[in-house]
Amino acid sequence: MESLADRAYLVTGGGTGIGAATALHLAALGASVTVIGRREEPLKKIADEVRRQGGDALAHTADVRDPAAVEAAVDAAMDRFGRIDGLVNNAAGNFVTPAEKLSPNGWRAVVDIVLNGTWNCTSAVARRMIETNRPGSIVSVIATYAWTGHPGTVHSAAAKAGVVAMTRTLAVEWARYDIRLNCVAPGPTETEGAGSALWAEQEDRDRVLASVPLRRFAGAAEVGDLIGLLLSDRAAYITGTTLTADGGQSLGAQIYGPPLETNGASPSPR
Ligand SMILES: CCC/C=C/C(=O)SCCNC(=O)CCNC(=O)[C@H](O)C(C)(C)COP(=O)([O-])OP(=O)([O-])OC[C@H]1O[C@@H](n2cnc3c(N)ncnc32)[C@H](O)[C@@H]1OP(=O)([O-])[O-]
Ligand SMILES: NC(=O)C1=CN([C@@H]2O[C@H](COP(=O)(O)OP(=O)(O)OC[C@H]3O[C@@H](n4cnc5c(N)ncnc54)[C@H](OP(=O)(O)O)[C@@H]3O)[C@@H](O)[C@H]2O)C=CC1
Repeated sequence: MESLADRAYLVTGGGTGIGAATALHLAALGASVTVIGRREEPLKKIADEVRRQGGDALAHTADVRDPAAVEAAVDAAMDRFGRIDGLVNNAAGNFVTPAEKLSPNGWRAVVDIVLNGTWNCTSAVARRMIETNRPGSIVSVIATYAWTGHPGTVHSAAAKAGVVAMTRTLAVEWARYDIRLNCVAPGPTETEGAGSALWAEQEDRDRVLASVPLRRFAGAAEVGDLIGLLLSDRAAYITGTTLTADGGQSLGAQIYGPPLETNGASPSPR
């Protein structure tokens, strides 16, 4: 595992789920982290946990939809740590609804958080990297339905696809500044946010699990580990890509023939 000592990262939505696991992972590798979100309490909890483990963290409230609030958060991170080496665009909003019932405001809420929020944070952080003449790495968390689409989440799927296009565009445009941009596409990952938005009932969980060839949810920590890999110098030649970690879900389930026999192996939890 590569040390990230002396590095400083920002993680949006860093108070819960995948964002919190990522912040803790980066801190465990020696990095300083600024966690950003709307609610102060979960952010403080993660920052306190980082400090308890001997690291340094800043909790800063901001709604990623608000460019001025994002600027203030990035300034606070620069003031505190003197540098920014990377950003994790993890904040998201989601709910399942038939597209024909989605209100203009429901569409706007999700697209604003996922697409505009990612742009607000990406542009604010990249400008600091360019001004201070430092290389950087930006990782955005998307979902595989960015390319497959998914009924019931038209707002999120469209916004995540926009994030992929943004990532590919900027990977080429900002390569001259040595700023790398990549995406991670996790499959169903055990978090409170996704659990309540997408698989609240046992039958929903069962249906989700049946769609994953590896037959388990991802752990937030294993997704955080992959985000850490893309941020680190081990990925120094990787830019403009999406790393998919979905247990095979986006490849599709068996359709033809009777169900294949298993040998009774059960998934190992992460
Ligand atoms: C593989 C899976 C991939 C997983 C991906 C993930 O992202 S998991 C991560 C999951 N984590 C999270 O999602 C965590 C963060 N999530 C959130 O903050 C909220 O869920 C949010 C996205 C609605 C934004 O909140 P906000 O305070 O900015 O907005 P607000 O409350 O004011 O609502 C705005 C509009 O949306 C409407 N609306 C809302 N719900 C529903 C619904 N179920 N049905 C229909 N409509 C709904 C609401 O009625 C209103 O429209 P209206 O009535 O004015 O026309
Ligand atoms: N869990 C899963 O199965 C999958 C998740 N993903 C992606 O992973 C990422 C993390 O999801 P997950 O950890 O599951 O979900 P969570 O709901 O736990 O995380 C979402 C985080 O985003 C923050 N957030 C939401 N809206 C805003 C906003 N407007 N401004 C700032 N922060 C905001 C929330 O904090 P607060 O409410 O305090 O602002 C929360 O900490 C998301 O991008 C999601 O789309 C992708 C595929 C699968």
